[in-house]
Amino acid sequence: MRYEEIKVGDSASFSKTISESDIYQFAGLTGDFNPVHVDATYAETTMFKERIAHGLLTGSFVSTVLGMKLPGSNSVYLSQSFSFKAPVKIGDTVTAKVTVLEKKDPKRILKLKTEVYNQYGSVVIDGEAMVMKLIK
Ligand SMILES: C[C@@H](O)CC(=O)SCCNC(=O)CCNC(=O)[C@H](O)C(C)(C)COP(=O)(O)OP(=O)(O)OC[C@H]1O[C@@H](n2cnc3c(N)ncnc32)[C@H](O)[C@@H]1OP(=O)(O)O
Repeated sequence: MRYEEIKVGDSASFSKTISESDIYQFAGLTGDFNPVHVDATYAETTMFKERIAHGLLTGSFVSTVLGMKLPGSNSVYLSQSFSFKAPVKIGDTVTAKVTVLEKKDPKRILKLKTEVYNQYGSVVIDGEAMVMKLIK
């Protein structure tokens, strides 16, 4: 999508069902083996009662939308805020949604609302991103 074609209010999304394998692969990739993610016996003793996904695993689907859909290829992250509102558990289906809040010409910078919902429509992450489109 060309920068000029993008309008305030445009949105795009990406959905993914979180598997046990996704959580273990993310732990292996990042080295974050926090027991709340990978130790079912420990996780039962927490307020969540079962293992939960890493916050940044769930948040990574915002990057998927930004890089693949809106603003799409040739975009680079400038900043991202995340507020983790509710846990994501194995088998949950999350949807990352990105909405254009503001365009800052002429540097082709976009301010975007970034939210992730679960299958019940509850927000699990909210935040904002600033992204620059490298090519017109
Ligand atoms: C580092 C990694 O290995 C770990 C992870 O990735 S964990 C995965 C990502 N995180 C989560 O999945 C947690 C999601 N959030 C929740 O489940 C809930 O927010 C909560 C259970 C942690 C808290 O919910 P609740 O008990 O309802 O919270 P309260 O509204 O009563 O607030 C308690 C105090 O915490 C403050 N707070 C709550 N949420 C946030 C937030 N997102 N950011 C900043 N602060 C938050 C809240 O203000 C309360 O503080 P206060 O001083 O008592 O007012």
